Amino acid sequence: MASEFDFIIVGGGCAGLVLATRLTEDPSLSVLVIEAGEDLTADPRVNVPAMWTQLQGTSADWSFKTVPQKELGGRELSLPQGRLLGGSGALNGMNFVVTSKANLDAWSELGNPGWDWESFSKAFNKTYSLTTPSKHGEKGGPIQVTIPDEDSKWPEAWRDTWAGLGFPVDNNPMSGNITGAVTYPDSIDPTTKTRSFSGNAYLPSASSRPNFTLWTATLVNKIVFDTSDGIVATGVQYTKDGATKTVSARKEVILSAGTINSPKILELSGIGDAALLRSLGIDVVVDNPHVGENLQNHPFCAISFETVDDSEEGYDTIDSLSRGDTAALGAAMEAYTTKKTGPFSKTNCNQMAHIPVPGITTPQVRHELTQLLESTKHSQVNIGNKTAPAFAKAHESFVHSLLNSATEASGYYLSLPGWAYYAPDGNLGPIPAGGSERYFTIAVILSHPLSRGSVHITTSSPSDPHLAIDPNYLSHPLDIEILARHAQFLESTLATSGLLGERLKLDGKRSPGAPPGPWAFEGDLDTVQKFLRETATGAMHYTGTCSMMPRGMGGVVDPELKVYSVKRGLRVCDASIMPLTTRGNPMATVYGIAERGAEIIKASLQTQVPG
Ligand SMILES: Cc1cc2nc3c(=O)[nH]c(=O)nc-3n(C[C@H](O)[C@H](O)[C@H](O)COP(=O)(O)OP(=O)(O)OC[C@H]3O[C@@H](n4cnc5c(N)ncnc54)[C@H](O)[C@@H]3O)c2cc1C
Repeated sequence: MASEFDFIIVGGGCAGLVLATRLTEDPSLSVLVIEAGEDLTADPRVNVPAMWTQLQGTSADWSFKTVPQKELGGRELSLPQGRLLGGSGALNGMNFVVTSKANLDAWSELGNPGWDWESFSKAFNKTYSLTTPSKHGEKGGPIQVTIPDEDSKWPEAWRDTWAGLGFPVDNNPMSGNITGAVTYPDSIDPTTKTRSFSGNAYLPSASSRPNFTLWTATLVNKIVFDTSDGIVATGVQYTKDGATKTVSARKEVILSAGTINSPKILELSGIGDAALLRSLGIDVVVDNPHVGENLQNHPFCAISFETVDDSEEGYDTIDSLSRGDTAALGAAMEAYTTKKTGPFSKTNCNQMAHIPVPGITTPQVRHELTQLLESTKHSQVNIGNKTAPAFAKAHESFVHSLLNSATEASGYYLSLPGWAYYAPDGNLGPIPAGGSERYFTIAVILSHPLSRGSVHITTSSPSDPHLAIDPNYLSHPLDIEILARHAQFLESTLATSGLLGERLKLDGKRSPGAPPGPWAFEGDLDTVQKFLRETATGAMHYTGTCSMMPRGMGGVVDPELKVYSVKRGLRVCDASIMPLTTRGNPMATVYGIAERGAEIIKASLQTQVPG
């Protein structure tokens, strides 16, 4: 086993394998990827879209848990993260969702030149090839993304309803400007109808090159530094098969271990809040209290509605499959294996909508919003006591600008023709046994939360799974107010309008805890807020713990992704560097970050003095 490489990438996930593929394009560079999990790229639980939830809770999942969430009735929520080749991209829900232009431009305005929408898009466009029902393989990047053929009437009902409510429904999913309904692609190969992710789309190119090395089932414990002339990262310490060793990096160590594990590795290596590190007996290399802070995630609520029980063709749901009905499973399997069609071949969840504050164009809601923004202005309560005032101000001003806009979204709506119930611990609960009803689920996600949390180590042991993960959901008073308005709109307006209103049973069964009738939320935001505190959970969209922004604002990395105060040899490149979370699901943006990161690293090699 070689003990020295030019680059060591920690984490073979979404970002790590993109970086490795791009860096090994230069045959003069040797690249090692160290991945804690196994290679399951041939496993059907990774590949068959309908099996995407099957790896959660297994050894391929870090299976984290949050600390009790004060604003959610003290609930602790499960927090899956992929521990396998391809990372969370190998077990995620495959929604390939592009973030907004406003979101990226706000990253740049924080003090990150080169990370505006225009520059980012150039890198992002290298990541994917888009296939739609009418066009094959547009663009040409390795990740195959597919808008599936529509084989039911639900997508039409979704669009019809939003159109009736006055929203555009023909949005281009790859554009950064979307208001209204949108059909997103799945990260699924259009030919094989299997998951397309960094583990099978990028990795094969890297693996075919002699300058690429991959170690799986190997845990990186910490980064090794030489501090004799400034702080220089020289390699990593790792454990494999019970033996702990060191491997050297001639040029750089790049952390791509994800939003939870990248700050963990930094802290274990002595980069973090000096007081915390000393209390755990860790030598301080860089005192930066912002490591592990600014954890952002989207809170959401989902309501499953029973559908009308006529048998009109085209309104079938996936509920018989969820109930394990043998005939339905057989037919779905047959369609998948012989024709690569049917419910096993797609996410069934790609009809979405990006919606501004409901009623924003009416004088009354404008007035209420103005008052709300004023009364919650500068709310620093419970939103991370280490947040730098300059960042708190910039974050608030960004979110306020979106909330005040009639075209920028604050709520992100997802739909699924079938039951989807998130239990109080955040895990998907089973469909009620015994019945034969069909359901349609609508979820709403708060796109731009102001609540910020943190993730920190609690011991100095790299193998200790107990981290203090606190997303601090709904701790900013504005978040619950805005999410409640969207949940109210979902329940009282969306679900009762247009073709959806015709298909959903007004007095039918609902998810546990959901209000018993279509108008239960009307005019009563307190009831909605109570419902959210009891039932809301977090999406799996963790970002921000090694934020890219000026050091004085709370940055951990600079715009070249270099860790502050480290003279040479250490960058972070993954979802953790996002200073402001994405408008929707983050995977597509993470792939873009990795392509942009690779460009930056390659450019820096041109200017490096040899030796
Ligand atoms: C259940 C679930 C569903 C999701 N659904 C969607 C979706 O539908 N659409 C979407 O856009 N996003 C979704 N996401 C989020 C998305 O998958 C992540 O944002 C994305 O994968 C983050 O990429 P990353 O490179 O930062 O981290 P990851 O892809 O998680 O990669 C990090 C890698 O580092 C490895 N690693 C960590 N620590 C160490 C260590 N000490 N030593 C060695 N290796 C280490 C991990 O094992 C992992 O393989 C979902 C996430 C989950 C968990």
